[in-house]
Order: sequence, then C-alpha cells, then structure tokens
Amino acid sequence: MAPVVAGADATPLNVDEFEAYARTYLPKKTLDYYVSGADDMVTLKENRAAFTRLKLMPRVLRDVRHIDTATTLLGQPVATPVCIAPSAMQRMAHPDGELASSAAAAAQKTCFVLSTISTTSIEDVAASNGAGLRWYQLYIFKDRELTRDLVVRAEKAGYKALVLTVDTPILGSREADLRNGFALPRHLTMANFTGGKHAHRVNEVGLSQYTKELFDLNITWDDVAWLKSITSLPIVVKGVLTPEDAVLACDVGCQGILVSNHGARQLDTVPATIEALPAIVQAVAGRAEVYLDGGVRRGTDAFKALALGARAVFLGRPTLWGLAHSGQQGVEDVLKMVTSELAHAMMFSATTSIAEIGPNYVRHEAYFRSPSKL
Ligand SMILES: Cc1cc2nc3c(=O)[nH]c(=O)nc-3n(C[C@H](O)[C@H](O)[C@H](O)COP(=O)(O)O)c2cc1C
Ligand SMILES: CCCCC(=O)C(=O)O
Repeated sequence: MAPVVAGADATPLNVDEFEAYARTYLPKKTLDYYVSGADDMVTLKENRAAFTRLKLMPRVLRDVRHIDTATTLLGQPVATPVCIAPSAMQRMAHPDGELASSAAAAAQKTCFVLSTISTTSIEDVAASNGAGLRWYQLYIFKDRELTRDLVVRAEKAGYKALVLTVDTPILGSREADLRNGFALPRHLTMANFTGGKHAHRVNEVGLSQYTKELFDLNITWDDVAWLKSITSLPIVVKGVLTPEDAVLACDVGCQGILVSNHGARQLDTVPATIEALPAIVQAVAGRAEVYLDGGVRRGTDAFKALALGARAVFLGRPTLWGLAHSGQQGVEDVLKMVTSELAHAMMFSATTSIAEIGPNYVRHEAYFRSPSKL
C-alpha cells in the first residue's frame, strides 16, 4: 500500500509532515540553511539511521493507567524530557521567531535553550518565556568582555544554565549555504549585539566569515574554568562526542553534558549521537546529567535515548518546522506530538515513569542476527 502523505494544507500528524510543509513554504536560502548538514551529510543520515537500528524490547502486563513524563533538569521540574535545542536566527522561520518558540516551551512546561545567534534578545525572550525554564547557549568570543556581558545578561534575565557550545571553532561547511551566499536577511538583526561594535556585520559577511572574525580558535578547558569563575550558573557543555572529553568536562565541574554533533552541521562522518551516548554515560558515571540531541523526530527516538542514559532530549530542526508552520502553536504541536509519542512508547513498554526506562528496553538490531555472539 502507498504511504499516506498529507497535502500541504493538511494538519501535520508528525514531525516529518511539519518538515514537508516547511520545505514547500520557506524561501530556498532559509530552508537550505535550516536543513543542511556539513560536507556529504553522512552524519545527517546517520543521526536518523542509528535510531532505526535500535529495536525496542517492551515489557507487558504491568499497570499502565498512569504514565508520567515529568522529570527534572539540573533540579528544575519539567513536564517532559523533550526540550528545545538552541537554533540560530528563528525569525527567518516566522516573524515571532524566538518569542514564539520560548513561549511554546513555557506553555508545554519544558526547557527552552536560546542561541547566542538569535534574532530576539536575551531579555525579550525571558519576558515571553515568563516562568518557563530557559537556558542560554553561549559561544565564547575572542572578546572576553563581550562574552562576560552575555553571561551577566543571561543571569539577570533568569536563565538557569549556560549551555557552552564547544564544537564550533569555525562554521562547518554547508555547501548549499556557500552556493546560496547565505547571510542573515537585512530586515533581521543579531538581537544580542545591536548598537555595539558587532551590530549587523553578519548581514553583510555571512555566518561563516562572522565566526572566523569573532570566535576564538584558542578555547580550552581553562576557559570553561574561567566561565565557572565568573558565573554561579551551572554549565552544560554542548558538542561532546567522546568519553575522554566527557570525563574532562566532569573534572572541570560542568554539571551537564549535551551529547551532540550539532545536527551534523560541523564535522561530517562523526557518529550518530545515539551511538556516541552509551560510552559517555558510562564514563560520566553519574557525575553530571547527560542529554542528547540530533535526529530525534519521534517519541520512540526519545525513549531510546532515555533508555541509554540520557536525562532529556533536545529538538533542533523539528521546532523550526513547527515555527514555520504556525508560530507558537506549531512549536507547541511539535512538542506535544513527540511527548505524546513518548508517552505511548512508555505505555507499550510498561514503563510508567521516566526513571524506569533503562537499557533493557533497547537492543541493537545486530543482536537479532547473531544473539549468541553479543
Ligand atoms: C538552523 C540551525 C541553527 C543552529 N544554531 C545553533 C546555535 O546557534 N548554537 C548551537 O549551539 N547549536 C545550534 N544548532 C544545533 C542545534 O542546537 C542542535 O544541536 C541540532 O539541531 C540537533 O539536531 P536536529 O536538528 O537533528 O534535532 C543549530 C541547528 C540548526 C538546524
Ligand atoms: C556561529 C554558528 C551559529 C549558528 C549555528 O550554530 C549553526 O548554523 O549550526
């Protein structure tokens, strides 16, 4: 039977249908920037394929009347472990941009991470996110005073953690963007830098050149220690893919590790995040919370990540698709869909709380080919 495919005007029933809508609706330059991975996009495919290679091992005949997706992130309660990853330039998807996605996160009682490269300011997002849980994603600039200023602003505006992205000394090579000469459209601004010496440069020179000019190639674990010395906020290090770096992050006092390959947009041919996760969870051994992003599109993906030790998952592109579709409502729908799919996976697996979802609930498909050897 042919698969059922929604028309452009049908209400999307899943994340892929939101993406299909965005693909017909967004201008080419914007769409290419959002969808692309680096180089040959090998890792982009892997982020999805690796989830498919994991099979669920549901238990049965337990009471599943009450399924609870609530958990905590660094001590703060959330109604769902399905959160919003930091993604840049959200007003290209919808005029309300980050205001809409942060309000959606608050309405769905989950965590919103604001990108440094946002088109809405730290303070305006705080106002729209209200009592919601918000974290601030930080890039360390060559200009450490500018960096310190961002940290102080995030603290003052009630962000509860700094998410330090460490996989971006330069921008990955996204070839469609190179071909399109992608830059932030002129009617939008880098909202955290207006009025200062960096205002508007990214509209002129594009993201890649901007990064080359302003980001520091000499960022080390000492800078994480420096960051710790200037803030009381917990630090989540984003972009770790090896157990070695996860241990160093714990040693320097990071409270969270976000296992991420930046949505496959930086170094191509790194492993899928779901495959990098187990060794990191093992190496961290409870010294920090471990999270995952990359390729999470269904509740079953979230379930697999939780089973392998992630405390929460973060959605990147899916919330951009929701935003493009219908602003805050679209982002809320995406969060609700993936959370409700997760709740279904929990019910089908007879796990009623997040804490119950452990490694016994997944097996790599290779097991079924030669169970005796694994
Ligand atoms: C359009 C776009 C912009 C992004 N901007 C940022 C950013 O500013 N800072 C950052 O740390 N990560 C950024 N990311 C990476 C995401 O935080 C996240 O790691 C990734 O999107 C997760 O993969 P997924 O898109 O498959 O869900 C961006 C990703 C996309 C797709
Ligand atoms: C300097 C990079 C900001 C945006 C980003 O992280 C991305 O496009 O993936």
